[in-house]
Order: sequence, then structure tokens, then C-alpha cells
Amino acid sequence: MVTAVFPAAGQGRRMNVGMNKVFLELAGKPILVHTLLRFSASAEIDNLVVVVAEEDVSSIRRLLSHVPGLKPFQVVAGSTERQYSIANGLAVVPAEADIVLVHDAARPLTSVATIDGVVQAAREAGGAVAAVPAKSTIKLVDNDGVVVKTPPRDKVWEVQTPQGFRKDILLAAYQKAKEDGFLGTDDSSLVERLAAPVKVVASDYKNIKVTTPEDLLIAEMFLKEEGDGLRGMVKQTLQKTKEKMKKHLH
Ligand SMILES: Nc1ccn([C@@H]2O[C@H](COP(=O)(O)OP(=O)(O)OP(=O)(O)O)[C@@H](O)[C@H]2O)c(=O)n1
Ligand SMILES: C[C@](O)(CO)[C@H](O)COP(=O)(O)O
Repeated sequence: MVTAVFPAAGQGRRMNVGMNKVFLELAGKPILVHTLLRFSASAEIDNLVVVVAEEDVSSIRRLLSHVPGLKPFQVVAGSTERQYSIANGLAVVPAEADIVLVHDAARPLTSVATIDGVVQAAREAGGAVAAVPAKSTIKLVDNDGVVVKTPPRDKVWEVQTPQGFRKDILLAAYQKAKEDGFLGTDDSSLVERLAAPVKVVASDYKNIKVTTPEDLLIAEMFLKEEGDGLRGMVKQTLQKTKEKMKKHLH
């Protein structure tokens, strides 16, 4: 059985609109609902655990109960940090679950192929993260702003969610992080501290996290474009460019 946990209890400080960004509407639906529908469309996912701020628990429970097509869900209260919110979600994962996925509610564009790929890799390796190859050259920089190292780009991946793990491994990683007072920015970093393997699953560049205002524009465009298909759009642009070039050359 596979449970997906969705941290959605942030404050959206970088979005800076005075409310939790995951409740903002894109293409007619709140970001949180887009996200939950994506996971509900995967045959691999059995149930959802949504973690929201304590004051939002009952209103979100009510809102989600009116959304058709959602897998069975629970709504629980989060905490002050992403990691602590997820820990609250993990506390209600059903005993029968053997795989747990963690996914930022603020990533509404994840494909079913990525979700299924992460579940499968988590079953095989124990841990798996969705990621894309870095498009830019990355530098490690010291506290004085001086470059220390340039990791070879073909070894650098930009990590996203979902991140999936065997439940016993994820629970052990959270327990160790708590004991050591370790706070990570993703779940894999907690599991890596157990020296347990985490497999990279190639995702896509559309799986963005809505973080700052321009991301709303990008996410809205991607959601609209899904109807036409990205390849179709690229084909049209190529065709138009070729026609223009032809005109200039003759
Ligand atoms: N205490 C927190 C902080 C974050 N999150 C969730 O973790 C995901 C990724 O975090 P991020 O994009 O950083 O969201 P915010 O914390 O809301 O944004 P910011 O850091 O700009 O305040 C989001 O879905 C967010 O709601 C959470 O559940 N509990
Ligand atoms: C887990 C994560 O989505 C990986 O990219 C991300 O680290 C969480 O949010 P933040 O922006 O780093 O706070």
C-alpha cells in the first residue's frame, strides 16, 4: 500500500501575497487541489495525507470533501518547519502502508509517469527522488563568496518531489534527524544520513515548485498548454521560425 503525504502548511513568505500560496487558484482550481488530483490519477497511490496549518484543518477537510475524483484522504495539522509538518503527516500513515511518498503541495504539475516511477524505484532501492539534470553549471561557494569547486554538470541533478521511501527507512530517518537536531530541506537528505541508497528518477522541467510570483504565470501557462501539448507548441514555433527565415533568405 502506498500513502502520499503532502506538506501544505507553509506561509508562502517568498510569494508574499498574505496567504498560503497553495490555496491560490490556477486554471480555476486551488494549487493544492491540482496537486492532489495528479496523485489521485495514479493507480499506484492508495491514500493521501494533507498537512495544513492548524487553523485550516476543518475548512480544508470540508473543501476537499467536495472535490470529485480524490483518493481517500486525511487532513492533519502541520508545524513551523516543512520537516516538522511532514513528521505530523507520517504519524497518521496507515500501518498497512509499505511505501510513503512525500510531495510538496506547491508542485501542481507532476506527471503520473514521475509519480509511478518514484513508487517503483522506492520499492526496488528503498528510496527514490524525482529530479532533473542541472541546466546550468553549478558552483560551490564558501562563506566569503569565493568559488570552492565546480562539480561536473553531468553529475548534478536538481531535486524535486515526489520523494518516495520504504516506510521503515523514512521513519528511521526522521527519528535520527529528531535525535540529532538535524533539519534538512528535503526528505532524501534525512535518509542519506542513514547511508541508505536513494535512486534518482528522471522527472521533467515542468514539475516546478510554485515559490515566487513569476512561478504562478509559468504554472498557469503549463496547465493551459497541457491541452495542446508542449511538443505541439514547439512544432508550431519551429514552423513559424522556418517560414520567417525562408522569407528573409529569398
Ligand atoms: N512549516 C511548513 C513549511 C512548508 N510547508 C510546505 O512545504 C512545501 C514546500 O515549501 P515552500 O515552497 O518553501 O513553501 P512555504 O514554506 O509556504 O514558502 P516560503 O518558504 O516562501 O515561506 C509547501 O507545499 C509548503 O506548504 C509545510 O507544510 N510546513
Ligand atoms: C523538497 C524540495 O522541493 C526539493 O526541491 C524543496 O527543497 C523544498 O522547499 P524549499 O524551497 O527548499 O524550502
